Amino acid sequence: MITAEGLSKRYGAKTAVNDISFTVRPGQVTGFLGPNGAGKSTTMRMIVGLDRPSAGSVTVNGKPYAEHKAPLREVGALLDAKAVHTGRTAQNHLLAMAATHGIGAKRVQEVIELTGLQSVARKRVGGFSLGMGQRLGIAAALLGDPATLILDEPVNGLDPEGVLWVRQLVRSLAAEGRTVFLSSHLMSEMAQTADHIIVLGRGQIIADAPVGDIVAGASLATVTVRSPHASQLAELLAGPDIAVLRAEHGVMQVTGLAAAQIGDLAAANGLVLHELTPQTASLEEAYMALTQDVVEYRTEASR
Ligand SMILES: Nc1ncnc2c1ncn2[C@@H]1O[C@H](COP(=O)(O)OP(=O)(O)OP(=O)(O)O)[C@@H](O)[C@H]1O
Repeated sequence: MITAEGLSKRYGAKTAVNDISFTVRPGQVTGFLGPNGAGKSTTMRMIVGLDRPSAGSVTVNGKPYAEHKAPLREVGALLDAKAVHTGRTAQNHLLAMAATHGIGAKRVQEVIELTGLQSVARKRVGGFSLGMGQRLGIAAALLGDPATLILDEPVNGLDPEGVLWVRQLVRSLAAEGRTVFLSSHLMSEMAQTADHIIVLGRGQIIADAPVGDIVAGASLATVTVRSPHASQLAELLAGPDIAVLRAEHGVMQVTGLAAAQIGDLAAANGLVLHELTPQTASLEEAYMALTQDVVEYRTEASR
């Protein structure tokens, strides 16, 4: 369990994280989303004591990270996959980390196998691809068999097989009752991986809810209606707060009424419907709607 209360981080005049409070619960995967520069990495760094909060606090299982006697056994973190001594082999890197916590060589072998690094374990990390580096970072995070995992962009640089592997791994870790906190830019991936999502924008929390609620909440609530009596139906549907957009012949996009209400009205007036489809937003669309006002760096084309 990760608990942040009134957590803030300022760098000079820049407020990277602005008074956020949230809880990451065990037994589920919590996704951490937000545009570039939103403050995700800064928040994760504060959780593991790499950055000191300017205000507020964050604890892991009730204590600040630094106060845990054997932090690797409590929290496994993948924060910067490139932050590895490049002259060492993968195996020696893991052995060195393990030694700091009295973790044996057997566990090192286990995490090498778990992350599919067997064939490269004796190679120098400097020559690793981005994907192999990510696997090594995940192996390091798992070393202490921790109850809490914090992974910053773990699928970055992985091929489709690697992405699927991370998804299955984090889901199984959560199913074992662990707390899994995962940041990603890939909304479609998050939709398939996370149970709960926290969205950050300009250092503040703009959503903190189950995936389904986020999608439902940001849904356009539009219903596609196809009818040979479109004109008559459009007149019947008209009202305050109801928008009827006529598309191609006989097709309308209706906002402000549920599909059932439209169906009932059509039936009561003897009007035939050929289609009645509620349109729900994808997580990608929900995310874009949520963050459209808080994007820090926007390309000219998307302005
Ligand atoms: N050491 C630092 N000194 C000054 N500003 C910083 C520092 N670290 C982060 N920032 C700023 O704080 C803000 C939040 O950065 P952070 O890296 O936490 O965002 P992020 O959500 O992880 O972004 P990304 O998805 O691009 O990694 C940014 O505006 C960034 O420029």
